[in-house]
Amino acid sequence: MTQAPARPAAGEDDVLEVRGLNISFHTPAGEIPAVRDVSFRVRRGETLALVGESGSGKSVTSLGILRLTPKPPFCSISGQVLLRGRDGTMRDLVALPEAEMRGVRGRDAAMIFQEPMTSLNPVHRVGDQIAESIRFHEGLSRRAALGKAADLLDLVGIPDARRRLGAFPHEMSGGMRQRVMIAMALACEPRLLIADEPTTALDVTIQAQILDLLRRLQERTRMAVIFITHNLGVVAEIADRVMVMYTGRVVEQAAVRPLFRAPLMPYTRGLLRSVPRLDFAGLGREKLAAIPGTVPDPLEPPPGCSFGPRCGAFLPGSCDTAIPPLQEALPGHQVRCVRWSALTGEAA
Ligand SMILES: Nc1ncnc2c1ncn2[C@@H]1O[C@H](COP(=O)(O)OP(=O)(O)OP(=O)(O)O)[C@@H](O)[C@H]1O
Repeated sequence: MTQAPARPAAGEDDVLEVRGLNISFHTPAGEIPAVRDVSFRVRRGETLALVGESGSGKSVTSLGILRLTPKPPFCSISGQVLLRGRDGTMRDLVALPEAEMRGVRGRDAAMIFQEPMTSLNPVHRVGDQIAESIRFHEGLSRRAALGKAADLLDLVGIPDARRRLGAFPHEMSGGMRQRVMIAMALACEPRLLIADEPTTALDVTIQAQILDLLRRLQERTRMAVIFITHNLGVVAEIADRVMVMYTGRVVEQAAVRPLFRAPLMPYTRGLLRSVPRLDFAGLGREKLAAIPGTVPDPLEPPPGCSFGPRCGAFLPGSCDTAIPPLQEALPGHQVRCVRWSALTGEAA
């Protein structure tokens, strides 16, 4: 067994490299370490899926990348978030002054959320909302920005785009609103798109259409995508690589095929078992719930492996002595489990 090797410097194709990211909330009850020593990279044109049960740190990781977590003293963030800028250099967003971050959000990296109604302003026409972002980042005239907004609505498959510029969000269906959000996110051609459960609130047919749209847009723009989802059916559809999180830590990371075919971490196996097989094809929407037990209280973590108390392969004296390191178990396949080789019959 080998420890994950020191990561080489970012390659030319890397759009994002996160190194040793830690994010903690400081609450009256104590410190909640929501993200712990998380490292990963996403390349141009690649989709990385973040999966894990509720509370595992997926959303906080993605909000932390764009520095959208609460400010100190309520929340602290450390580590490096290296994002490739327009000039091709990697900049550490953790160290960037807030004024410069405003120029990064929406231009170099954009985000879409589950419920577009919370991100769209209900009192402004959708055309103006898209145009505003374009004007802020690109300094175009209102007229030129509205023209570009219409092209974007057309690109995301909204019929009669020019007329729809004048619509208010409540005049559109959920699927159309999500298309507007995608248009807004793509307005400045970001290198990185973070999608946090973007299809969960939509019905199955619309989900499939939005996933298809994202895939086509990604092929065209070669943007890097981080896709957060509870739905492993969606992961199988769209991801190149998968990062599994539990209690704020990465517990397994691999290309999508090996992860689905031969998951090494008992937690990942539990997640995969909890999805009805039919769901893989049908892109069902239910949450992952079938692993027995509950996620531990972050203020009272168990000793050793945080999945230990729920793990069928738990071995006293092995699993409860120290937090297992993230190991490069197989080439490109990392796992945080001291028992992975015994469980799979692989030579360590
Ligand atoms: N504003 C906050 N204040 C305190 N704790 C927070 C805050 N936001 C998130 N947390 C905690 O951080 C941890 C990670 O939460 P996060 O929302 O990232 O999980 P998640 O994996 O995205 O879950 P879900 O799938 O339900 O969105 C959880 O323990 C959560 O309770």
